[in-house]
Amino acid sequence: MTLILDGKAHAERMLAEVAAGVADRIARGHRPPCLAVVLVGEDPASHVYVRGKVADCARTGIRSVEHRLPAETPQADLEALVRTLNTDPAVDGILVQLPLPAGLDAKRVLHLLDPAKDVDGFHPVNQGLLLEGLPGLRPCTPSACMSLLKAHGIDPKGTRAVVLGRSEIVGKPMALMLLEAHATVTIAHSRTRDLPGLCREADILVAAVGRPGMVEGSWVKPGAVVIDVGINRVEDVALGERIFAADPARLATLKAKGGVLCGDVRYAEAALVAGAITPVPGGVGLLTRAGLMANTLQACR
Ligand SMILES: Nc1nc(=O)c2c([nH]1)NC[C@@H]1CN(c3ccc(C(=O)N[C@@H](CCC(=O)O)C(=O)O)cc3)C=[N+]21
Ligand SMILES: [Mg+2]
Repeated sequence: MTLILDGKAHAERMLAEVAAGVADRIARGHRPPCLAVVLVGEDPASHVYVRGKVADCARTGIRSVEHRLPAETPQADLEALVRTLNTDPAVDGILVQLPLPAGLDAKRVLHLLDPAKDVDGFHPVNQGLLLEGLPGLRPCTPSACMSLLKAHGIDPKGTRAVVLGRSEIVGKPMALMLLEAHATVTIAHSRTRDLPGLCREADILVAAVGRPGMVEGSWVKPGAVVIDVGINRVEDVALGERIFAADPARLATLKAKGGVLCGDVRYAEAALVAGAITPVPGGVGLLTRAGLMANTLQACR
């Protein structure tokens, strides 16, 4: 029996907790927390994600203010907006939606953020606090994954954990959090030799590479906990035929609709072997949004 780690259900619990925290502040005479969302350009996926985040704000009683800028916005203008938001006492959290359009330097923008308003947890000060094991604003996706494990009574202590992917946003902070929870952690990436063999040693396998269906069922150790952070839209039918061989429903959706979402893990294959697994959609993505709401409340406090 494979346990499905239901991201939607856990996100609902996290959002309810944030909503209670917000209501409590308001009852004590404070204003609601306020999240500023900066969205540059017309990337359709970014618009979908931002819409979701704004909806979560509304649900939890957090005020959201959207700042939409054209794709041709000069770096200096974007930086000026961030400086204004940094000093605006009505703004508690600032989220600059990534990726930024070509020509804009995301690192320079993120380094400019006031670390106390950096609800993504991407600023070097917050990354450094995490490295030292100190409290701070922590990246939403890995902290939500840790919260999901905890909610299901899965304790990383003493386990072998493998994190696939070494991004600043997911892979590296995820590895640090698992280490903090006393797992023995390996970070694997595109240059890792014998990736399947390494993954087969993992009691906890986190996939965060952004390559649809890369992790095959045969890479999963029987009984392992599989956390799939990837959200990929597959439109190529030839690719779909390969990675959805064990997932006829998803392949049918791809053919009928011209595209389908899937994670970095071949869910249908991996679910037969794993002890617990997160689905995509309905897994980590929703938790990331809930984590952002929790961070905004924390930044406000
Ligand atoms: N500054 C910044 N912070 C981010 O946290 C950030 C970002 N930039 N850029 C893009 C990625 C991606 N991301 C997701 C958020 C929600 C879902 C989500 O809600 N997924 C749902 C629905 C998926 C869908 O329908 O597209 C699900 O998995 O069930 C997915 C992905 C946040 N990101
Ligand atoms: Mg990588």
